[in-house]
Amino acid sequence: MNLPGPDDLIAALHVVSLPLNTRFRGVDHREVALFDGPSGWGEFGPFLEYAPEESSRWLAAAIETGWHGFPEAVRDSVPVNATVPAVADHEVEYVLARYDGCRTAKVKVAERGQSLTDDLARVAATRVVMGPDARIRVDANGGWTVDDALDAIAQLAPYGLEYVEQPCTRVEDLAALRVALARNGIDVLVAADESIRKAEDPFRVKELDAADVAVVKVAPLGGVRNALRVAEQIELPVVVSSALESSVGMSAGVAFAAALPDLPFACGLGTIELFDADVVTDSVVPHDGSLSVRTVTPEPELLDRWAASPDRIQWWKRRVQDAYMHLPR
Ligand SMILES: O=C(O)CCC(=O)C1=CC=C[C@@H](O)[C@@H]1C(=O)O
Ligand SMILES: [Mg+2]
Repeated sequence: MNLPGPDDLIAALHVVSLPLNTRFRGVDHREVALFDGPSGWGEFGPFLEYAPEESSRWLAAAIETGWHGFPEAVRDSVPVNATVPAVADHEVEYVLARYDGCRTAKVKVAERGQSLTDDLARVAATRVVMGPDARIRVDANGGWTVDDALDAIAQLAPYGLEYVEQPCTRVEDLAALRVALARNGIDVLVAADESIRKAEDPFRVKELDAADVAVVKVAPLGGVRNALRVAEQIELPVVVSSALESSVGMSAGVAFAAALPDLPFACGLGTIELFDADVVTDSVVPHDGSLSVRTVTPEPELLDRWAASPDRIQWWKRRVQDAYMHLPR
């Protein structure tokens, strides 16, 4: 790939701060940098606490879109799941109402400061709203010990779970949990997310037999082509998911899902529904449960309306330069 220099990136940079309608990952605004590259618009949006080395993979993904483009698609639309943040059970219906036609929901559980009772109520409400035929998956973001996870999954399983995502943080614990679930006759699949996207070696999950399903995200893995390589080599069924992008970054997730030979699960690419603003009017949001493959060009007036403050733009310019130093060459 022809790498742009850091000055090319800075010259092509626009930083936006997009308000969310529901708190997610502890934030109510999402700041991302967008690059207007020769092959299209790329998004660089590592979460604010990420250090330059980890951020460099997100930068590689943005450069791929802006300076190289996407690989060929094998389908022109992809099914999407609704995402239910750690809201109160009475808010679930309102959250789900945004997701047109989605028959799968992912529910956040094990939120810090909440209890298993909150999780059970949220999952129960999701089942009531979605009906008996819908698929429900939960995501604990590594919030449980093996014992907590075993207890929580035993109590959540009667609501019908497609899988439980990252129940524990360590890969070894995921492996131990799978053994414990089998011993206790609890037939729930385990999916790995952070153990893939934040790991030095994403393939340890496979080596330790620690998951049934691999969650694969484009930006943290350095772009669509790298994500395709991980998906191929990990030898597990793959779920494509977002990293809370604007419609620009979301189009890369859709391109990845569209290029995968097999797509057995709905994709976690519906998170623009958690935003109150975007950089295009025609956002990448599901219609009849699916997203269409497309390119996204931000509208200048929306880039202006949601532009970050001058000091935040400076901060992002420095961040781009710092991440650039760590790009794989
Ligand atoms: O998978 C989904 O339904 C939506 C994406 C999603 O849940 C996430 C996006 C970004 C950051 C993460 O905390 C979170 C996840 O853990 O999967
Ligand atoms: Mg997750």
